[in-house]
Amino acid sequence: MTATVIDGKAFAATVREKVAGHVARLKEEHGITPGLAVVLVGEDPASQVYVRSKGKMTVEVGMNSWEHKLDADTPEADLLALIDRLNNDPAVHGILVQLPLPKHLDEDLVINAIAPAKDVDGFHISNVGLLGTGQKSMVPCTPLGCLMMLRDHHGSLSGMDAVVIGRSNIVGKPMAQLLLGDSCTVTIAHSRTKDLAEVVRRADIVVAAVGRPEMVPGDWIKPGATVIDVGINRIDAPEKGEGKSRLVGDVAYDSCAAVAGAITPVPGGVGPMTIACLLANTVTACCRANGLPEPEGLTA
Ligand SMILES: Nc1nc(=O)c2c([nH]1)NC[C@@H]1CN(c3ccc(C(=O)N[C@@H](CCC(=O)O)C(=O)O)cc3)C=[N+]21
Repeated sequence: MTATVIDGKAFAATVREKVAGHVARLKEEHGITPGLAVVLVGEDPASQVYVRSKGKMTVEVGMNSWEHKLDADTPEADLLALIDRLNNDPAVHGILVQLPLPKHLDEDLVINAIAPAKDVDGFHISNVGLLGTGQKSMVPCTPLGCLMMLRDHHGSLSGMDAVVIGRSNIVGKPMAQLLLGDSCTVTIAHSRTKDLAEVVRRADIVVAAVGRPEMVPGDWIKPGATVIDVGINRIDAPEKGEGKSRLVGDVAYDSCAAVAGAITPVPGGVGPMTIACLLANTVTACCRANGLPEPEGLTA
């Protein structure tokens, strides 16, 4: 069997089109322009690339975009003061503080200083608790993007066996909650899981989110299973020339694609959906802030 490739790049473009439609309607009918503020502390080159790309796409769908760039040695109090200002600015509907933060800053403290209703990453403890109890929340972008692709491919996920590899607060745990919400039987596997291969072999849905290049080989995959690869790992690619690198996922793509029913590529899979869902969450936050109905097709 050769897997269907789930084209996250194309799917993300359709999500952004939907977002742009909602933004246009908010402007025309209500005179409201959704706005996203992104805060970047320090000069991590990869983070700078993501932040630029987020800003560009935010503007493309017609929303307001603000980038706040702070020095790497910014005191915590200054960052908290900025967040407080953004929390109280009615033009700002979404706030994203780019992670990871420099070591001297307490990530939990900073994230929990964001007003939950503006927490478009869905990392605030209130949103985590709301998601875990099945209440309306802001849902983390990467798991939301994965869920959208899975629902699109399968229709209903009810009763499917799902294995999430990775237990991070950003991907693994919220992904498990969303799959449970869609009535999957969910296993969360991680570095201490005994006989990971056997656990993964039971799965109809495998979500790999560990950050280890190509760690899931094809012979772990049940024939016909759907494989969602969240990993984005840059590895050396001497075959492309000296000093060159390339992106690979957490699954060994070729061997997994040979047995899976469907698979997301890296790049062009989960990554673009993450940014599209950030824009979707910003529209959702804007609608909620204004007492307007939720945008259809953009929420969990
Ligand atoms: N508060 C916070 N929220 C985040 O959502 C967040 C963050 N911090 N810190 C960094 C990570 C990383 N991240 C990515 C988003 C899109 C791509 C993406 O679109 N990747 C392209 C390829 C990009 C390339 O070519 O380098 C793809 O997979 O096709 C990647 C990575 C969001 N993050």
